[in-house]
Amino acid sequence: MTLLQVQGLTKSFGARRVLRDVSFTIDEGEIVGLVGTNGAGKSTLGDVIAGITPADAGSMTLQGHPYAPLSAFDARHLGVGVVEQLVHIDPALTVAQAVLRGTTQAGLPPRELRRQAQVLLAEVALDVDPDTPVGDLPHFVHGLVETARVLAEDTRLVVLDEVSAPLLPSEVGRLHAVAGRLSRQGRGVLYISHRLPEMLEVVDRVLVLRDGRIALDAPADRLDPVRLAAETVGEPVTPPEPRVASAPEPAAAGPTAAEEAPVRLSPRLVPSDEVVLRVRNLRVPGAVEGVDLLLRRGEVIGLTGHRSSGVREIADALSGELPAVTDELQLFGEERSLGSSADGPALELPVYRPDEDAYGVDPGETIARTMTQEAWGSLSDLRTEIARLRGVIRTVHQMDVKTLSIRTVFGALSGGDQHKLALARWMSECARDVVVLHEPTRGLDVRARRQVRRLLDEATAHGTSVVVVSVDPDELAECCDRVGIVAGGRVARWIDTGELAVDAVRDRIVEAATAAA
Ligand SMILES: Nc1ncnc2c1ncn2[C@@H]1O[C@H](COP(=O)(O)OP(=O)(O)OP(=O)(O)O)[C@@H](O)[C@H]1O
Repeated sequence: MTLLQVQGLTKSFGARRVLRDVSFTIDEGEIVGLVGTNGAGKSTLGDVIAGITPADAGSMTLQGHPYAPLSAFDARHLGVGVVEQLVHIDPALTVAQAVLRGTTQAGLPPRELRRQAQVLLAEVALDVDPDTPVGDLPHFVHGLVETARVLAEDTRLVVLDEVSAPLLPSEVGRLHAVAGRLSRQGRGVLYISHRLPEMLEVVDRVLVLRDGRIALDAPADRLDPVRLAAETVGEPVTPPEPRVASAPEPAAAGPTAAEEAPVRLSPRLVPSDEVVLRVRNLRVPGAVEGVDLLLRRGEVIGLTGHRSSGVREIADALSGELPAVTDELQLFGEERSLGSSADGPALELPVYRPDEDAYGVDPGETIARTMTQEAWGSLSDLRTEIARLRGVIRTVHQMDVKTLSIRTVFGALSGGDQHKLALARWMSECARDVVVLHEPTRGLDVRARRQVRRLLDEATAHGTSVVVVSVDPDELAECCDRVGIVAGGRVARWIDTGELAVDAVRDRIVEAATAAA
């Protein structure tokens, strides 16, 4: 039986037409995937269904009754809940208060509140103390707390907007178990994701949103990730090439990534032999028990592992955010310290995180200003300004950002488009030695992932060496030359991405990570 019927939805933001005559249905007990490029309008569609954004035209029914929510609160009351992509929960709330906020149970005595929250947290397989302040939780957990909150209400339809993006494969498996349970209870799920192989494992049907319209509405068992990626971008997609370890150019300094000419990558060049970072016996009390790392010039190494494996702590020690000790630490052959010893200047590698405080940019500032922020004060003549703005337009174009103008405010871009530009800006600004990137392709569509790969290939061709920390096996397989599987505070195994196809590397990573856990 039809749960939700959507008919002729249309939505524009100013001159930008985002949804054009969108129609589809979701049946009771059905899990429907929604995919599309960054900026295609997936969140906008989810927000219209969840009462957050009003449509310009069109209508909906829920269980056969007219459904026109006036607000998110109204939608929840009528049985539709959403876990938003960029969820923000008041950090001062406890987890129990966060899970039951806005529900009829919110006013329960603390002990009962805790008990009920615990049941819901168990449903989403989240093992946290309900008394923990939300501010103490890692960001990836917020989506699961929100999912537990949606379950607290008698929700008929749940919109999950990229909840899986920051999760490990095993955690995604648990999220899928929740979706399966909702389906067996006769509830509907609209599942938005860019992680196509995993999404196809759980959904019954897939909707592709392209150019504001439903371009495909097909059963999941008739699709595979490559075909679905092609449907998403509207053109054939070849599987990603294994990364070519391109020999870096001798000169370290170069123009900014946004301004330089494209780098032609020769096939399978030998990586540079020059070791830029040498770490021996890295220890972080209670987390890392002896890790050796060797990073060559122009090389990209990946690190992955379960939450308690020590992988985050390795990265945080390298960036100077966590106190740590080593037996040997050299950057370009010079002794460095990790802050607590006097063996040389601190290492403090620059680090990029996709979820960090809205990328440290003012969301009300224009794209042009955001991308040229550092240079703004130093502009001295019109010619320089023109060159800079051309650079911004080129980056926006190359990164396929969906906007009509570089005068659009940054905060009005889709989540993925904000991430792409923030990463491009960060890569062009930071020193070109050794950098740490957390999940550089999180929340990006297939084309944007290639663009980030190109950004990495360009940077490494100019001599940058990169440590990628990630939960996503596809991202590691696409971006890295070698991947370290971390378990029990050590690197249990290195996987060379070498001559293998990307999906074979992905399978190896998943297999090794599962075995090591
Ligand atoms: N409040 C707003 N004001 C102006 N434009 C907006 C607003 N919200 C969304 N948009 C625009 O609508 C378009 C669709 O955005 P939306 O967030 O729905 O995309 P998406 O498919 O969810 O993308 P992503 O995969 O990157 O999350 C984008 O071009 C975005 O810039």
